[in-house]
Amino acid sequence: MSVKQSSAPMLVLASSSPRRKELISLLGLPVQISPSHVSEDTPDDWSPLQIVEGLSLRKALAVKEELAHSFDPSSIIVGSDTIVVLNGKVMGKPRDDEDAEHMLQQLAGQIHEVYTGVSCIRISDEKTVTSHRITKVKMRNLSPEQISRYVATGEPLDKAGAYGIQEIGSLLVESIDGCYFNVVGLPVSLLAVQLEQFNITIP
Ligand SMILES: Cc1cn([C@H]2C[C@H](O)[C@@H](COP(=O)(O)OP(=O)(O)OP(=O)(O)O)O2)c(=O)[nH]c1=O
Repeated sequence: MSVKQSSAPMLVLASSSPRRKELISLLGLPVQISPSHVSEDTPDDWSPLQIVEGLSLRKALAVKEELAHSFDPSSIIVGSDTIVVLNGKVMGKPRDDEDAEHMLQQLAGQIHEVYTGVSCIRISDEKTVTSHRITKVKMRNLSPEQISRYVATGEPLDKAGAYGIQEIGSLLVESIDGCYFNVVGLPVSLLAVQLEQFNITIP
């Protein structure tokens, strides 16, 4: 893939998510991974939009503050955060299997929204761009036994809303309206639009 820049800047992905690592590679830019270790606690009165934008920024800022000196100043740090929202109720990653079952019982047969926030910070001048995307997901009706069997796969524990659309969780999803990659945790076309603000055009 060609990128309209003489030397492509490095992207620093502030994430421990293997899905985000795989998705960011689609941009064809050099990438380094540098997980952030921030609290994901947010004030009770934050909206879903404030949560995902605020946490994506918190993740990117934490890496900038800790490690900016280790990267070329032209590098851009990318942070991201994903939540599931059912009728205004926010679901992050489940605490344990019981919590996962509870989340899936609520989501089964319903339409929910997946919000992902993405923040980019350029190290040299701290130019920052933050935005988010929303995808609607309709989940199938599921029996308690189906939910228990899915939770027993271990797949839900590191995923918002206790399912992974890109894995066995694909079998739980009836339809989606919006960006698939947003559900998986990194809306790559939104990131490409954000990078245009740093004069990086892809493709
Ligand atoms: C709904 C859904 C979420 N997810 C994942 C995306 C995110 O990785 C995760 C939500 O947790 P996040 O806190 O957004 O991310 P993370 O803890 O995995 O990684 P990091 O903070 O280090 O970047 O849920 C899926 O993989 N598939 C899905 O279908």
